Amino acid sequence: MSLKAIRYENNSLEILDQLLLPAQSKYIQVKGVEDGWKVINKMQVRGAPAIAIVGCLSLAVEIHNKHFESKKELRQDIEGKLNYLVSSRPTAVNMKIAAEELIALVNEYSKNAELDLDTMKSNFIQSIEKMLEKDIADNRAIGEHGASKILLSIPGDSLVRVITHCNTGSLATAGYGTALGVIRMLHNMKRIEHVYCTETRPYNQGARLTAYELVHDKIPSTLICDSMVAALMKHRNISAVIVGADRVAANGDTANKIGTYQIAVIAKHHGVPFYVAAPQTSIDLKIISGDRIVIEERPDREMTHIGEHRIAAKGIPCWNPAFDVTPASLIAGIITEKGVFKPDELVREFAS
Ligand SMILES: CSC[C@@H](O)[C@@H](O)C(=O)COP(=O)(O)O
Repeated sequence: MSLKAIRYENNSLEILDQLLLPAQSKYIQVKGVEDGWKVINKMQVRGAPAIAIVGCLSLAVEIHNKHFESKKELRQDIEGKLNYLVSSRPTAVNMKIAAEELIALVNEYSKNAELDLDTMKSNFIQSIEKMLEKDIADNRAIGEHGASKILLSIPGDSLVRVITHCNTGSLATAGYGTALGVIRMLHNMKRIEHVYCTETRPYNQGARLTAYELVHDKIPSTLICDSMVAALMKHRNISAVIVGADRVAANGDTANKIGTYQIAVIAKHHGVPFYVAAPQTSIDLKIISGDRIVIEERPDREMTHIGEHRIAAKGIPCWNPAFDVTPASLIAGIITEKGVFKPDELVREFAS
């Protein structure tokens, strides 16, 4: 089974179909923006950083194979396609931030009289390709900062026990992972005693994907149901909770996988520090608080069925928000590639 969510080589893009994991490892070819939009919307690829990278690479593949008459036509095509990709899933901000940056870049290129059409196209494609390498480097930096921060509050060289939720690993990013990157780093430093990963209903990213990554890396770990977090914190001495983020508002309120908020409330009750690990590309300073974050609601079927098998009574209506917002007051620190910050330090640190 592969841990590589995104394969990109010679202008060809394939993604690992995460709907089939862990039973099957099957790659699907993404031939352009329409395919990119569909694989993101259907959650065949998921996780905020991976969504942005696959969306942008689907555009790179499409424009590589397409003929444009003028720089203006290329610029207009790119802008329209990027805006379309942003609509594929609303909560994670990474695709929106990438689209804004790339639109600014292509506007700059189109005004630059020294750049001809072909150079503009190849420079643009190269800037998308760099996202893959940058994401892995950022994740490693997140891992280092997060591990150091968590170890600061651990006496001597004792080991840590952490809880994580959803999947934030190699499958949700270009590689290594954010919250799971911190866990990987702690494991490399031989400082992990145990990781508890939640099942993450209704879509089971924890049971299917995080559990797979933990077993693959031989990290001592146990799967728990989402409803077991309070009991676990009462009975085991948990050192920290580490989760990822889909969007962090300017005040530090954080949207992440549904169930994150209740874990933060439980952590507060038990005095366990609750950390969010996220790259700068998940921080949305344009949104002042979490109340403004649009929460995606997904089809009832994700709750009523597992695969083809119905597990809920026929006829019962469902409410299926894919994310919730954890208030900044419950967050001990936001672990980024630039360091670990308190929620109220984000604007000072990241406003350009
Ligand atoms: C590094 S991934 C961070 C988040 O995107 C992750 O925690 C999460 O909530 C993923 O949700 P998903 O619905 O699977 O895309």
